[in-house]
Amino acid sequence: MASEAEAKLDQFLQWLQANKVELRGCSIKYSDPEKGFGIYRTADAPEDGVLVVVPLELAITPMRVLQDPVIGLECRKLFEDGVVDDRFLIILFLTVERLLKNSSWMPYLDMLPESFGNPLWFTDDEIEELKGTTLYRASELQKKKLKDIFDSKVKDLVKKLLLLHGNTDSEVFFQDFLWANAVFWTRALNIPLPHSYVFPTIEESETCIPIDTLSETSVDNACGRTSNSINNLKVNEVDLVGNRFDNAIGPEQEETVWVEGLVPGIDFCNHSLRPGATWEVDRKGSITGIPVAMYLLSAEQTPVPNQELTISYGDKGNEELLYLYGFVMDNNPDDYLMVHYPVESLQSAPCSDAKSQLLQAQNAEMRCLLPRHLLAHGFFPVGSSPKDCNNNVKAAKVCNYSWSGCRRIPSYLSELIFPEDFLAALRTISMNDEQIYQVSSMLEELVGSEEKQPSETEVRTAVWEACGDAGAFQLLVDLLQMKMMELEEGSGTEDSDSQLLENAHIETTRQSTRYNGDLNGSIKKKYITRNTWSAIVYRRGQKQLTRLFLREAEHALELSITEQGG
Ligand SMILES: C[S@@+](CC[C@H](N)C(=O)[O-])C[C@H]1O[C@@H](n2cnc3c(N)ncnc32)[C@H](O)[C@@H]1O
Repeated sequence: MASEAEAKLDQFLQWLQANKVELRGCSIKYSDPEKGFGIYRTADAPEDGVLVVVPLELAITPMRVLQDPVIGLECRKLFEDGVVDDRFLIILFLTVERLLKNSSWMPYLDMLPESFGNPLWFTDDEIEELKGTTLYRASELQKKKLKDIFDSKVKDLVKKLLLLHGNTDSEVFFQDFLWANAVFWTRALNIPLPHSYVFPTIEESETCIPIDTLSETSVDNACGRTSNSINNLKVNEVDLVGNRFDNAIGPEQEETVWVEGLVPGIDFCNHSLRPGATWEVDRKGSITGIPVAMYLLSAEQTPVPNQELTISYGDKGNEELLYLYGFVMDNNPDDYLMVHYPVESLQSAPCSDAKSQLLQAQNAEMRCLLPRHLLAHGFFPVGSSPKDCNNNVKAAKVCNYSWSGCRRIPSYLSELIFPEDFLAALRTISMNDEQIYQVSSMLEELVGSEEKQPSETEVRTAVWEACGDAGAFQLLVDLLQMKMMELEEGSGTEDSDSQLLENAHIETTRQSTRYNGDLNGSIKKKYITRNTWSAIVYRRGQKQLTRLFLREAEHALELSITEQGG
């Protein structure tokens, strides 16, 4: 690590200490050019396994921004007028603090990456590597959306907030906003906080969080000065981001409010599939000695000194990892494929109104996620599945076939791995006029003159009895073939991707792709950027999953045609 980076790390460690963060038996170190910094165990790790403790008053949360002594009041107005939401508050705060020359957060901000590996940061050449994938279009749209928000709103807001700091000469660029946006999405945790901490009563607010006298390098702590105003904070009292950095906490007496925020120190933990640590919140200080603190807890049975301490960011496929965090895992067991039937095609199809009603009555899904682990249960089992959720899907399916009993239960049911909610949609979409008529007759017969509506299961069963599975499987095969065509049109075959990865050498610096040939001109290694490598790993995974799920769908189609008699 260069001496400038070492000096920044040193400053940061001092800043953490000044802000009462305790590194107990671990340290923050540079890992490698891919991962950046990480947290490593030292030889003196304590026996209770508590390795990092961060008082949550240091966290950058929406409450913290609203309490900021300089920009808090203005931010509260924006928040109450609906101009910004809670995530936006944090992103604005980061943008502003980074542009200030004398921010008390600088030792922390200086440690954060300057560029990121998510597609919003790809060069034009690197973006082309994603052609044909879901991420290609999603990234394009996202970048455009962020640029529009920046031009129409953020630029002026940041200038206004900088003015409150007395800063009149800083230019604000789109890149500053993009940076803050990436910092938020790569580092924010969903923090479970006690209700009274987020919504303090006036009396509580004066005592709940002590206002520490921090040293020069520490951040301002404004809690208490403006505390009654955060009763207006409209944070969602639910898990805001689903299972990002998921961690269970034990049942507590006081209600929990989940708030997204950055926790300096803990946010240097990298992700792995076999994490050696988890994070939790100690409300009362009974575990760490520090009330309302987040701590990192070792999960290793036999800890090894100098080992990196990793956590799990959740069971995420490469699509999500690349989009949110800017990295991928080769052979990611949590990879998935997204398949959807385009709504526009339904709208232009015959009997679209009747079909739309039937779709609604069945709660059918027009899209589905096909996780890799489903393949372990199919006609051509691949890999193994630690998640035995497929049995539940099958149990639900069997019940569906018990209404009128005109159609035989298919023999392939136990190997069918596609989600029933999606198949219900495809069956409905594939029906012809006559089959729709049959369905409505069956349902009329069922409900008779009663006023009651047929249940979801009854409608699904009627649809299945009218048309069977073949039409749905044919649609599924078509969708998967189309997906494969788009992927291959964008970047060639799965085999060519494997070849590229085999011959690839990752540039550690940002340089354009180049070849390293021997004297005869034959290529030994192709130098590619890390972003290009990530894009190829991701798209190859998508091609592989498409191929494997297509094989399953084609086989199901064949069997259904045989059993339905054509
Ligand atoms: C919460 S931060 C972790 C600290 C980060 N390494 C740093 O230097 O600031 C998350 C970021 O770390 C990197 N990262 C985490 N786990 C990784 C992994 N397994 N492989 C590659 N990069 C990883 C990614 O850039 C991700 O966006």
